[in-house]
Amino acid sequence: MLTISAAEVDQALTFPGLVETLRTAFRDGAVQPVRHHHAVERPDGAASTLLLMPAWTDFNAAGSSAGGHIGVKIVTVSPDNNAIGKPAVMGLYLLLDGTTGEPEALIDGQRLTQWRTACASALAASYLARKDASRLLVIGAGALSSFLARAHSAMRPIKSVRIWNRTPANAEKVAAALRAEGLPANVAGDLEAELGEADIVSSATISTTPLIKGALLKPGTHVDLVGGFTPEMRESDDDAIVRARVYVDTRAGATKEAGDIVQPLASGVLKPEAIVADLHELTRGEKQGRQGDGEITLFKSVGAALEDLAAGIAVYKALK
Ligand SMILES: NC(=O)C1=CN([C@@H]2O[C@H](COP(=O)(O)OP(=O)(O)OC[C@H]3O[C@@H](n4cnc5c(N)ncnc54)[C@H](OP(=O)(O)O)[C@@H]3O)[C@@H](O)[C@H]2O)C=CC1
Repeated sequence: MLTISAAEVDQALTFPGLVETLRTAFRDGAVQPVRHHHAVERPDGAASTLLLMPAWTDFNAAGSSAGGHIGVKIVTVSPDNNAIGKPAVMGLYLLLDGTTGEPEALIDGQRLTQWRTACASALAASYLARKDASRLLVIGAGALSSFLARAHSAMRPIKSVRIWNRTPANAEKVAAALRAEGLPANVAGDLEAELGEADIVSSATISTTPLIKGALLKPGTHVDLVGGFTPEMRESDDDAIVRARVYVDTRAGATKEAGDIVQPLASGVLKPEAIVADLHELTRGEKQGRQGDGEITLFKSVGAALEDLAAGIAVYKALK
């Protein structure tokens, strides 16, 4: 069995390559039971969330039981980690042979998650962001932020990456690291002003109160909501939902787990039929993406086990 580190995941993947891998994965599908979602309560701090995310090759759809894989991701999200300088998300990915169950690889799940999450956002943006989108606003300066900047920059002609964060010093660190790679990244000071100028707003925070005020968005903006993963969490307000055509990664996940979707559905601000499409429908050409340059689009992801499976297989094949 291979043990694959974060650095090796970085060697194995490219942003355009993984976007195309995910496009194929969502089009073809996989078996992915609803993920286990457990709260690990403790008396002296915020509860951690333990997620168990299995997926495996759909042999019935593939028509043969050769060549498949089974994968399971174990992830924790511990909000208090930020205060001690650690990322909130930790994880491991185990890839098994699809027929025999033989272990194939144990992969750094944190890094695999960063790659596949950013590339799922970029995949959505390939249908939903304007082709000429050049100004990217990243909200949050955690582990995902630089991956989102790189992934969106791989799919659209980004000329300016603005990074806004609750703690500006952390935004400066991310911007400096991106500049060192040649990306045109700078810290954003005034979030409200930035929202009115961005072509793509990509948000990955642990916020429970909306940071994105929809009234401030300009026509043509694409909003990419990555952070919220419980019904209580929210990164955008109702105005954003009302003004946008709304898309999700998977209908089952987003309508159950994402406060940005669950709360407006509960209040009636968003009707279930107003969720235009998920990534399966977009990649299969069953539903349309952006319809015009003036439209505001909004994509909400909570993550799908088939993304981990597809990314894990891509890493394993590149390195074995
Ligand atoms: N959709 C998906 O598929 C996935 C979603 N996620 C989610 O994305 C989010 C970000 O992940 P990651 O980058 O790894 O996390 P990190 O812990 O590395 O970073 C968290 C970021 O959120 C900011 N933040 C925390 N609390 C607040 C708040 N109350 N208001 C505003 N900003 C806040 C932090 O700011 P500061 O620097 O000031 O502390 C920091 O920028 C998490 O919620 C995670 O669960 C993760 C993986 C996959």
